Amino acid sequence: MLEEAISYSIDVEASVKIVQVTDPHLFADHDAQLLGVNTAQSLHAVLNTIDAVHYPADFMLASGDISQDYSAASYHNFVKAISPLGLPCHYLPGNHDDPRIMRLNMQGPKIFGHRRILVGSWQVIMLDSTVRGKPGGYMSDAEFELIKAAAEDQPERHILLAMHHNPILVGCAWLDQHWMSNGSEFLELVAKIPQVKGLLWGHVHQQIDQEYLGLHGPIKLMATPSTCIQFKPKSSYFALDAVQPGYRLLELKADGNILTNVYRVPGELFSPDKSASGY
Ligand SMILES: Nc1ncnc2c1ncn2[C@@H]1O[C@@H]2COP(=O)(O)O[C@H]2[C@H]1O
Ligand SMILES: [Fe+2]
Repeated sequence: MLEEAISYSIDVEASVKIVQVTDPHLFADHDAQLLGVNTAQSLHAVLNTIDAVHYPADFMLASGDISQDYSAASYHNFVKAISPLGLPCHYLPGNHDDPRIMRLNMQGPKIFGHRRILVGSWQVIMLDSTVRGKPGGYMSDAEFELIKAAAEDQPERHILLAMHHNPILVGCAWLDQHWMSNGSEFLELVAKIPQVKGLLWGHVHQQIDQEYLGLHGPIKLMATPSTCIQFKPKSSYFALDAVQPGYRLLELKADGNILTNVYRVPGELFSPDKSASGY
């Protein structure tokens, strides 16, 4: 059965504007830190930066690891933190989220857990790449069936696939053991669906912008920095990066093109514990 979609009434000729935040790793306790970074404060700094640029976003995407402590209050803290932006927020689960606790507590008039978003000439599909109790991901057949059915249901719309885990290896050996373990097959399969124009994820706490040459043309592959700690790119062992927390803006054009950029909090306010060896 195809999941019910949420629809935005935006002209099909207009571009769709999205702000993505990911991996806030919030706690119930506002003073708690993850490896030397107060995650509530770093999320706040990211949201202030977003607010200051006045990007006319249609909605926000939150791509998982909202919580670090599985508490109901961590989700309430997220909902409260984003509410001043006034944007609808669509979320999906990461490996640090308990899907049930998340669903029960990500509540508010503008908070949505729909799997499909129909907007302009696009369809955004919110996927679940998590595996219960495991940091790594896997894309189940059911998720792939959802994509196929959604493409058949709305053949005229371009598709953006949003998920938590990375379907490609990023070159950090310690982190790549927790990738989407069937990522190569998944990418090959979705590349056969002509509507698919982009894949967007979190999890790797670093920026990636690449293209995959699918059967029907290039597909954008996008990973976005966390709103808290950053992992050092291309490091084989666990290492944090001193670059600041960030977010991504996307503009989905009516013709299927995607314009996008990653932005970071200005200054050097957040300095993680560089000697940390994991969490
Ligand atoms: N030193 C480490 N080696 C391997 N995995 C780790 C280490 N430290 C943390 N992790 C896990 O790797 C995950 C990668 O990003 P997450 O935010 O999902 O949360 C992290 C932890 O679950
Ligand atoms: Fe994370």
